[in-house]
Amino acid sequence: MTNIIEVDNVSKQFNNREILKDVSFIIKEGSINGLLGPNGAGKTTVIRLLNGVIDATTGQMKVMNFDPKQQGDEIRKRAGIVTESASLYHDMSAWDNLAFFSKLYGKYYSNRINYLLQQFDMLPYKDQVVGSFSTGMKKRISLAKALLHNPRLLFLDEPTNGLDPEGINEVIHYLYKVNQEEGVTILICSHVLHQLESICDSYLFLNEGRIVEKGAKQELEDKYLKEISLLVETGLNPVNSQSYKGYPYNRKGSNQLEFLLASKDAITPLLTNILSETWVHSCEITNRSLEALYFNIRGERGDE
Ligand SMILES: Nc1ncnc2c1ncn2[C@@H]1O[C@H](COP(=O)(O)OP(=O)(O)OP(=O)(O)O)[C@@H](O)[C@H]1O
Repeated sequence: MTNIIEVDNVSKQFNNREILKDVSFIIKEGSINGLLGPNGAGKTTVIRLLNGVIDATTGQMKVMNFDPKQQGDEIRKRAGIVTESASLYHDMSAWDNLAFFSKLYGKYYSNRINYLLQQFDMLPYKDQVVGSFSTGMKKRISLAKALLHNPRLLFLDEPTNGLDPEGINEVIHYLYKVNQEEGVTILICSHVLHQLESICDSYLFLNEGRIVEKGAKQELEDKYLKEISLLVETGLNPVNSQSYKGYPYNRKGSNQLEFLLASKDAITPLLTNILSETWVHSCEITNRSLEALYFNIRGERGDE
């Protein structure tokens, strides 16, 4: 896979305040990437730099082999962006909005509009005014708008803000579909980590303007998950209140025990032991989520 984005030692100052410091990362073509960090970390600033909307104070960037400083227009021709505000005309229909923006981009193809409306399950609503849509439906039209010109790269700034859990799942599903069917590389900024877990190939963690960690989930798990918390719903009632056959545990409820294990390899022998004595209805690793990893990363670096 080739690098579609290369960022090398980029810093950005606003009014002598350093907002981004020595930021370096690469993004592979065709991948889905999460740029994660708390409010004010600098995520939107990274996207604005990559699109050539603002210039880096120092450092080098290449986006689709173009330099955002000199060739922002070339990048914007080949990239789509979905920001928090939908930027749609509420008194115009879904179809008219998409037709208007595609003419504005100089790329009006009714087939493309039709295809995108179909992809996002919005074809039945094409003649309804956008103002009558739910937040989730507006988000789908914003996605279609960002993809009108067949971009190679899609930037999304907090795409799930304001959506209910069902709406969030929908957006995640449609983003995955776009990536799979059109091969679009995706960079998603978010401060809500668990929503991205099912689709991201790779993560960048930004905190106070610095990349504090990056990598694929497996790499991050290998690095940070030193202990497994296993929540077991079971009828087991160990005599010892702190450990069962050498496995330390905490009681979480009348039928719930949380075991602390050195690695996943300990799960099978533990469950075999329990099952030889009593029932087990469920078991779940509770500290392998992205959220848990994120707090491990922040905690380990003393950022909390
Ligand atoms: N044009 C600007 N002039 C001065 N300061 C700015 C400008 N743009 C951003 N900042 C500051 O840069 C910091 C990072 O902002 P940015 O919007 O990139 O963060 P973010 O991670 O996207 O946050 P959020 O999750 O709240 O959107 C903030 O402290 C913000 O006030």
